Amino acid sequence: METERQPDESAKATARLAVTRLQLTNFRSYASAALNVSGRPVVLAGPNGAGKTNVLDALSLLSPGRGLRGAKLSDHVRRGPSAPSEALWAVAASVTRTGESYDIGTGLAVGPGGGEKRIVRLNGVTQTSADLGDVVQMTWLTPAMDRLFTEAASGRRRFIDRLVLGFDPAHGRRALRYETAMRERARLLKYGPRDPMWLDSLEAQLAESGTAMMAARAETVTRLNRMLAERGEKGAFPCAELAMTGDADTLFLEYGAETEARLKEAFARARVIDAEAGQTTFGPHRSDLAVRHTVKRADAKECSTGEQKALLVSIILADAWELSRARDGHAPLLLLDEIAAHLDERRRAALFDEIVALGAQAWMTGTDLSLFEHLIGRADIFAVDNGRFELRE
Ligand SMILES: Nc1ncnc2c1ncn2[C@@H]1O[C@H](COP(=O)(O)OP(=O)(O)OP(=O)(O)O)[C@@H](O)[C@H]1O
Repeated sequence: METERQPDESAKATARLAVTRLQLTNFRSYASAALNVSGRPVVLAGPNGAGKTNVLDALSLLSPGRGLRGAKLSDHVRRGPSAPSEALWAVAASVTRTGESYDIGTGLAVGPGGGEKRIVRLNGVTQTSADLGDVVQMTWLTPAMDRLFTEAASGRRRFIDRLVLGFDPAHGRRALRYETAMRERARLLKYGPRDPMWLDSLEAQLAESGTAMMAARAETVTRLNRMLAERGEKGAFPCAELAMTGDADTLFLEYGAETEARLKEAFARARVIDAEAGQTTFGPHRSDLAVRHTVKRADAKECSTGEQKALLVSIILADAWELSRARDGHAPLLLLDEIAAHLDERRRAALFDEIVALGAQAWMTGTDLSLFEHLIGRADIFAVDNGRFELRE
């Protein structure tokens, strides 16, 4: 199934960073589908189960990481009675960045040993998923994130790390190095040999990448706080203040450039405790993101559901403005699943106006077309049903 959309005549309405074509093969509910869009914001409206979130999920795989559902690679394979025998899926996209075109392809492949792995091709050349961060910056809001402020810190870390990636694509590679060293150290502490030199070298790697991770997070938090303060309470969305918290972050605040050496000492001191606990008890993998509603002087977790959603939108918009400023007017792609839920009409209109003003290609989903009336003439609006896209505007 294919839906055509001619490129928009007005360069102004087209985002500087945009997906113009998306093709799904054997991906979740889609056997095969293609969607061509103009580069303006995109609305996908349709009933529950129509396949809207699956499209956003596919788009999210055009950036580093496991996508907006955080799913395993094999979860994306289309299941059901007519599913093909080979358990593979593919997502292909054409992306434009200020007139330059990129072809991105990603999918699940079976390696020579039978193991599954994600393959990524950028303009036909095999790359790692971390490399995608150099081309496509994106952030997302999903209904699952409505509980971001009340649930475990891991969700908030993933959230801030995605924002960091926009400014600093190397953040993903650093986090991977950190996790690899952490796993290896935990294995040594559990099964041995507890070779001090081997542990020393792993802890040096942990301290180096861990310090760089904290520095990158701190830098992003500073940028976001500056932009949030600049935006103030002018718009329909509240001002927020962000801070990284945790033992390692306290060390970073106190010691700045000397953090790496301190962190290395802390890891060495924690060997016995970590061996007993069966986990690394100290480090930036345990940091948390604290968010305050500035005017209410309340922690985000004490705010109402609607206020929490509005705080998240504030942060996402501040991030998009700051990123656009830092990257020569390239606002990130915004994947906004069920965005209309919890936002009243005034806030919905304000959000849509701001997306258009940003020149961001936001992909928005909702169950009802009428929620997006304010975007008529300014977005590609599709009705989605049973995996079919029908262009309405
Ligand atoms: N791996 C898969 N194989 C086949 N179908 C899948 C797979 N994963 C999800 N689905 C199905 O895809 C359908 C569409 O899901 P999706 O989350 O995209 O719906 P949606 O349009 O966003 O709905 P809602 O408005 O309820 O959020 C669902 O019926 C879901 O069960």
